[in-house]
Amino acid sequence: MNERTTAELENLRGLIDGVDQQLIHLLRKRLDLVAQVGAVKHGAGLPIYAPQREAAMLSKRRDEAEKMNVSPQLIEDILRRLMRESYLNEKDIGFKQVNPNLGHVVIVGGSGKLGGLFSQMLVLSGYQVKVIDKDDWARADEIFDGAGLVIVTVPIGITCELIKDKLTSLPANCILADLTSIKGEPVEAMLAAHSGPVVGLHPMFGPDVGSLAKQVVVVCHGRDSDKYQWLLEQIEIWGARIVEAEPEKHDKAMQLVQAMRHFSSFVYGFNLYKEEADIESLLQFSSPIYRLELAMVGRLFAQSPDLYADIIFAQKESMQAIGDYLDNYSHALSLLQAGDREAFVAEFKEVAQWFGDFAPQFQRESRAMLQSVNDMKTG
Ligand SMILES: C=C(O[C@@H]1C=C(C(=O)O)C=C[C@H]1O)C(=O)O
Repeated sequence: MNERTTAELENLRGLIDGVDQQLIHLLRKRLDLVAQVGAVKHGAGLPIYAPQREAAMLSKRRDEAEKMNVSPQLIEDILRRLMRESYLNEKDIGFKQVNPNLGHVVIVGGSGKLGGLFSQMLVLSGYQVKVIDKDDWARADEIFDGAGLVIVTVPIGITCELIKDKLTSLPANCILADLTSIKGEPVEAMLAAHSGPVVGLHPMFGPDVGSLAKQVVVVCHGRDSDKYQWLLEQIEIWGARIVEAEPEKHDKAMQLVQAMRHFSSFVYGFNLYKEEADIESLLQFSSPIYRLELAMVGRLFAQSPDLYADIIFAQKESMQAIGDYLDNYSHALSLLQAGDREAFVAEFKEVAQWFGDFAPQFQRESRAMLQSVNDMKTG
């Protein structure tokens, strides 16, 4: 680079730094305004997440951006990221308490991560929360006395037994709920153990979400839904969407959404290990989609094996789904072994047709994800 180029670059880079610094000031200003909106909403008992406002705002900003020759997608990406930051803000203010007259809440297994998250959300909403864990059962009578809501969140393998053995003499009007990732048997066990209101919940997210905004909680109704309607409203105030489901339908979906998904991730990792793959060099050669795939597989092994074993072993029926996968894998492999490219292409088309409009939709969604994976690269 000659001197002139260096000087020109330096000058321009100085101006860019200035613009970026202004951006920080603007961000600070936006965060302060969002905090004020948060306080107004908290006072009025409204959830922070306002999808209609977001849609209207995004649409206007996209139009304005386009007029100024700024990519609409760029402003949308930035605003969506900023809005994610806004949801976190709510954790500092707390949430409206929908049912101030409830007695205290007991979380059975509250020192678990998901139990901890629910405990935190309930406390932020003004409820008194007590936790009961393995070593506290000697004090159970005292802990449950006067409880308005009991939430069971212990490993799946011991959930039903615990409900049957330990939760048969709760206060009559107390709501009994669970957060287990299967719903059929736990809801049945709760209905058998307790004659008051019963509801099965399945939060479709892990404990590491920063906020519940836009997350899904599946609800399987048990008994006396009018008595726990407030709890569903409370969860919606936290920003989550309630999706009602029959326990059987939910459990069937989980065979694919959870058992199969995690099992195939496990095998993928197991296979890398057996092949003695060199992750470092794979990463060097990785395309964005491969990096994303490795991230999704690798994150499994940063977590508790028991958690995944629980999910995978939860339903006998998952074995069938996983076995079918193996059959389909073998079939596809046989096409490859036979060198039958034509049959492979024909089946590819058949599957593509079956995916229908979802295929292009998933392509669009993954494009954004792949771009952010690429943004994360530093070297
Ligand atoms: C700040 C608000 O709350 C949330 C955050 C928004 C934002 O960061 O712009 C927009 C809508 C809401 O989801 C609001 O309602 O205006």
